[in-house]
Amino acid sequence: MASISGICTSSSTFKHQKRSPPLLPPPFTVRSLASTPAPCQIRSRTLVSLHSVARDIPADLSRTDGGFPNKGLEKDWEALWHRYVDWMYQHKELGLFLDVSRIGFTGEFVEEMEPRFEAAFRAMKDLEKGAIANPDEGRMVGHYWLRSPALAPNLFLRSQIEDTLDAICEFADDIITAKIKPPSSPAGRFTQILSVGIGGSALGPQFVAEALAPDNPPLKIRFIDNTDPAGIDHQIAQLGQELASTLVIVISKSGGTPETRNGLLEVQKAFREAGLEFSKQGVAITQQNSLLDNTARIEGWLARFPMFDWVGGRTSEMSAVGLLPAALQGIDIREMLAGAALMDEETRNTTIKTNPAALLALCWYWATDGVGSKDMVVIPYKDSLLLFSRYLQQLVMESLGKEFDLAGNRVNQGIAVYGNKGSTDQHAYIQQLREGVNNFFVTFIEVLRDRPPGHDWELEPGVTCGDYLFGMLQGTRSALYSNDRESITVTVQEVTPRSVGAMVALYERAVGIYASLVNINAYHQPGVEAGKKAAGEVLALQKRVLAVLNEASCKEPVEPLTLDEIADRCHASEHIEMIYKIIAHMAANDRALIAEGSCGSPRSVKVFLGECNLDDIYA
Ligand SMILES: O=P(O)(O)OC[C@H]1O[C@](O)(CO)[C@@H](O)[C@@H]1O
Repeated sequence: MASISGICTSSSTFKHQKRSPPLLPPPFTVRSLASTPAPCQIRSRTLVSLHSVARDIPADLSRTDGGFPNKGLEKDWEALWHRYVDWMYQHKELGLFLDVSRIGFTGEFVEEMEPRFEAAFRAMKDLEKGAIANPDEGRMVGHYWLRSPALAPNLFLRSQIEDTLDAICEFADDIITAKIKPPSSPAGRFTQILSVGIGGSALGPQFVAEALAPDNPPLKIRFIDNTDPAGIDHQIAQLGQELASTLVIVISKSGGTPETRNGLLEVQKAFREAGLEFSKQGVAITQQNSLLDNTARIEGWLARFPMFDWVGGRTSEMSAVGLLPAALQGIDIREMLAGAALMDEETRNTTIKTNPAALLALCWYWATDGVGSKDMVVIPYKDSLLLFSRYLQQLVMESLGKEFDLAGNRVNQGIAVYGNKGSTDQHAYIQQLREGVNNFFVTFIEVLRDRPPGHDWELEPGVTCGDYLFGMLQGTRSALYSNDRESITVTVQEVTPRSVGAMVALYERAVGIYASLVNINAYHQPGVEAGKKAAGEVLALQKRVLAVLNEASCKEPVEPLTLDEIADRCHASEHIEMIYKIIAHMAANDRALIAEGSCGSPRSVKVFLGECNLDDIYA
């Protein structure tokens, strides 16, 4: 078999060599690590030396009819089989497997990464002991304590966690058994949940609802996770008369996120219009003494649950944020916690090969050169796991997407995440993955159990519907590999509260470890503030525009203003484009604003208000 070897002196040469279509099933490559993550590493490419392991190769793997193994090259498929067996990770109790054989890291690479992993394991240990792992915000990072309260650094925190869990279970039971009822529901019990929250205050609950809610849950859940008025109206309209039996859970760690506040105000208006008392149906999950907490307390809402300072939004699925909605849908939250705790236990281990989170971090580092040079495409082959990729998108990208490292160097780190589900995506973008730009690695999520026992049937001799799904996954994995596209496969027996809890914990830890490998703070999100601040400035400018227009419109006769005049009177000439957009948006929404001229030629536009308010001028 031919081997390709040689030293590349620049990353571009390397990329060219590495990504050109191989004549053979692609050999694994050796990379030399620079001391810091850098795109211009010097790397050599040689065949990996594989450990010799089991010899009993199943008959089906020795076939040469397409996919991998292929091209009749026994040595390659044999080597790959050894690699598969050698690197396979299995958690027996959780029924979870991790296959990293289709990521091409080498023994040498793993060895070179060892010191970084040692540092990462130390950092994780310190974090779990209560170190200030989020230095910018001076916060502890304690989501691991949520499923193992005994590990919390003090008794106060431990009892906070345990008491909250008990309170969640008790409240959920009381709601489900109608011990707590809505005041004026014909059903005599709560039947619906309307969850209002965004980002980490929505994505976990959405993922878990889709993954685990039974077909007929005690309460059905829907979400308002945006400040889109039409989206909000749609959710409320869908509830219709059932608004009277809807439990509204408002979730916001900070208690001041504008989208969530708007959602709350919109829902409260719908309650008023329906003659319903919101406070009897409202629940808040937020930090103590936040704006939301104070509102809920003063207005006497039905219940309040704490969100802890030391739990970040994107790692809050095992806090009240995720647990309360899950429990209300009849999902066994203690099982979710047990799954996460088992995974935590396993991922505390400091041997890369037997620590699945470390293995993931290793693969991410290899695949992305430790600088995010490739995207992570997450494809669960199971409809109920559809939202896993969306959930991971925030967990990974908000955690790893950072401008500076912990030493203050500009690094612009991150790994882009996207994906929906298989085999659906095969009929969408997998064409590009197989043959187009090689700028990604795939994570397949495989679920062994197709459907509950006793329901399966063969839709053609010897083949079930689930066999097709299995075949599609395996086929895509092979087809990608044979064209030099790397992939990881995470396999679980079934989608259960336990396996979902374990997967959440697995990725939380992998993100934490990877962040240490590349030396960034995974637990803050300073970049989000820029967009929030800019949005606030747009709304402030809108108020100034309205004040200027009001003044001109109160004149006799009314004085229509050009955009230049408005910008000038707002002392915001540099924001004239934004002023134009503000006016176009208000005009499209019947806001008592009259714009003459054509919106297509902004210079011709003259604007005044249909009504003027003298009080505003003299206020
Ligand atoms: O729970 P909160 O405070 O409303 O925040 C919602 C989301 O907004 C962010 O802070 C980003 O703006 C996320 O980190 C968080 O999950």
